Amino acid sequence: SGGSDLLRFNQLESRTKRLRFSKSAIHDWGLFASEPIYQGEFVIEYIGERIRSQLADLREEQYEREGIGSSYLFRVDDEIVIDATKCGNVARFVNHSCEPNCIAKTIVADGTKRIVIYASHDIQVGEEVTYDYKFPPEDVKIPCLCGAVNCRGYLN
Ligand SMILES: Nc1ncnc2c1ncn2[C@@H]1O[C@H](CN(CC[C@H](N)C(=O)O)CC2CN(CCC(c3ccccc3)c3ccccc3)C2)[C@@H](O)[C@H]1O
Repeated sequence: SGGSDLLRFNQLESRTKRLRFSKSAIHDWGLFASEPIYQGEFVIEYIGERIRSQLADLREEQYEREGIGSSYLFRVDDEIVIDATKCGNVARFVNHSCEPNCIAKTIVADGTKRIVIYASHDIQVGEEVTYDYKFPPEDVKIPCLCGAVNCRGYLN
């Protein structure tokens, strides 16, 4: 019903007000906590255009050609990919860490699979929100700049 959706949206809005994007020591832009976030709490949903896997592959090539480099594509499962390049929220700015303070989970809500980022540790004000991208290994390696003690060295 309208009422509960509005309440949910406001809760979501107030939650996202406790996040801000800023320059990151890891890479370019990152997402930071502007209020304390506690272990287990919902942080943000990865919002964007839901597209099929085949279309995502085409867009990936297009973004590569346009020099956009790694894109804001987040694979949900074999069929669905979320593309936050043209429309999305600040979740697109979350960087990878080998010692992250969040985890990205796939949940089903309103009959659709969604990517939700939860805090796996307490997060202090000013701390960068990160999760493990869990990229599959590839031949062309991307050096990881997370700076964690146990950094794996590469994103993929
Ligand atoms: N631990 C790490 N170690 C090393 N590298 C890391 C780590 N974590 C994340 N990264 C890097 O961040 C990527 C993930 N990224 C997370 C956020 C990112 N920090 C950012 O600042 O956007 C989202 C993608 C970055 N891309 C930017 C496109 C942007 C653009 C294109 C050209 C020039 C400037 C900017 C663009 C802008 C408008 C429209 C379309 C594209 C999307 C990874 O694929 C990796 O390259």
